[in-house]
Amino acid sequence: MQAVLSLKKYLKPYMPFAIIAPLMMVLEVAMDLVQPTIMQHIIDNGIAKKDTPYVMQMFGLMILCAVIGLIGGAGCSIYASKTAINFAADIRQDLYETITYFSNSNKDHFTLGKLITNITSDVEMLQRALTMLLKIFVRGPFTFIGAILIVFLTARELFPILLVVVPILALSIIFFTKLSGNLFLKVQEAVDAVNTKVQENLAGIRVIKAYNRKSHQIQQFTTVNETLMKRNIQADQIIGILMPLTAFVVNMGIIAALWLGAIKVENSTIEVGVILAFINYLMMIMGGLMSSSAVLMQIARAVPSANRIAAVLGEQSEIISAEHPVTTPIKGSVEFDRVSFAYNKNNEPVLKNISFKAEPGETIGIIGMTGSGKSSIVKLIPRMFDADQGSIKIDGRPIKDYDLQTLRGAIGFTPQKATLFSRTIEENVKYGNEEASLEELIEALECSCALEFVEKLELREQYMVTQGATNLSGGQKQRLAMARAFIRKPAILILDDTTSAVDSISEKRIQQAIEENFEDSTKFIVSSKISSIRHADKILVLDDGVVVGQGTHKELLENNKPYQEIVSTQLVRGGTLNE
Ligand SMILES: Nc1ncnc2c1ncn2[C@@H]1O[C@H](COP(=O)(O)OP(=O)(O)OP(=O)(O)O)[C@@H](O)[C@H]1O
Repeated sequence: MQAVLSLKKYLKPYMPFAIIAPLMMVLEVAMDLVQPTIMQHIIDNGIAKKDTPYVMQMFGLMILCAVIGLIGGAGCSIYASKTAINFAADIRQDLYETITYFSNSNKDHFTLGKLITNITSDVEMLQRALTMLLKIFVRGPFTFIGAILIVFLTARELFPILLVVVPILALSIIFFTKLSGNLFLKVQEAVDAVNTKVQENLAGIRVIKAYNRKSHQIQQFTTVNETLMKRNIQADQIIGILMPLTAFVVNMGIIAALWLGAIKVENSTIEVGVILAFINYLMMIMGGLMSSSAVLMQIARAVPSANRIAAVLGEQSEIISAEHPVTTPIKGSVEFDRVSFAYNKNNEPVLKNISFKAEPGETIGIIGMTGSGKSSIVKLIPRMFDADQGSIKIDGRPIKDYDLQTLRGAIGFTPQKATLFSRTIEENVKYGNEEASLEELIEALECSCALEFVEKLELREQYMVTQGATNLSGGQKQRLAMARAFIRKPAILILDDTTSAVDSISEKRIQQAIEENFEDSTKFIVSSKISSIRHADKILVLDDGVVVGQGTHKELLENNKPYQEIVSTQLVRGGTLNE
């Protein structure tokens, strides 16, 4: 419940609408409630006494009430929708922004599928619940109480029937609402499972085809789909039983009213119009109870969604900017002093006691076996994660003294997996620097050896990259991702295994271009290939999160066993060491 309450701040700007909507609904319900009484008067005082002017007068009143009711109902719908749609849009926006500012460790707390469901169906669920709450929640209880009150005041002879019918109706509705609430929760979980499966299968469609696992995946999907179907049927059946059951109870009430009414009419203690009005009010009472239960059911379904939304919105970013940040521009010296880091604080650190220093303009090569911690080291520089122990300094100042935007603005980071957006090549590269000119764009493309293939495309820089960049090769993607970092002309350039899919001739040209164009930048080159880092001013050799060697290629070749081993395996494989 705490979670639901934490979302009420999103309702605040729309509070006037949220108040007007139920008020308009009160108007509609009030008009609905007077209709059977008017009808009763028409029958008993107009038709029975053949008083045509009175009947006409009452008809006029009925039409007036109907029009006022119509205005109330329409107004309620408009304001309720306005409130709920704006409320949902604000939450969606906030969720998106929160997720965008998530640190990597924040992201690790949620799966991608869950975050997408959060922004789409969870918000939709809240919107629907709020609309119903504003539209029907007032209607249900107000109709219910109003109708009982009117029967008590105007048809007391028939009131005992309500004393039997209403508790039976209320109890059966409460019972079924509770039951279906639990079932709908299970339906929601099954929908989540279907969504996750679809996402997983679509993302991995190529692997599925390559490994001929289509029937296996279809089988898995069938299982989750069948679970969803079964749960939906169960939930629907409950609703299906509730409807005829309540109708049966109401019908029994009507029969009782007619029977009791007939006796009373014979004794002249009641008039026919009163019986008809009573039947109408009985139907209203049933409608009021049913609509209240529908709202309660919708709210019960929206609570888990609200909890999930509140969990994402309440996720505290662990990586925040300094309150009084350093304002001097970053030159690029980077120093690690006994740095240790673990992704999961309960597990062993993936980086242990790392120390090194990089001066502005230097190139640092990082090499080691798969999983030795190479990427983890460079991820600490733009503060994608914060170190647990030790210190990282930039230009002699602790990294946490910088404003995050300043820090990251000074870094050109190309991650291991080249991520491109479904935009033009120009937009993708300029993502690194929106202010860059066309010359700078060409320069960056040339530097990453991307220009040679971009020039061959019909639309050149305006070529549209498809979703997931499926219309580009692995090497082309890596080149564009590097161009994005180059166009920044950053003080610190980080290339995390960015040439794994680039041919060796192009790689050499890229290395040369980096040396020429980024002379003053501090460069971090992560690779498992000796050829990519051998010219570095300093090479860090990593093994299981520990720096086991540090020096130039020549020095390490002379005195570092792990490095010698890497070199020898790559020589054996016919590597490109002796160019
Ligand atoms: N987001 C993460 N959450 C938990 N553990 C992680 C995460 N990223 C990496 N690791 C773990 O940290 C260790 C070091 O990973 P890292 O990516 O730094 O290695 P690497 O040397 O760059 O490997 P590779 O050459 O395969 O890219 C590995 O054991 C890996 O499983």
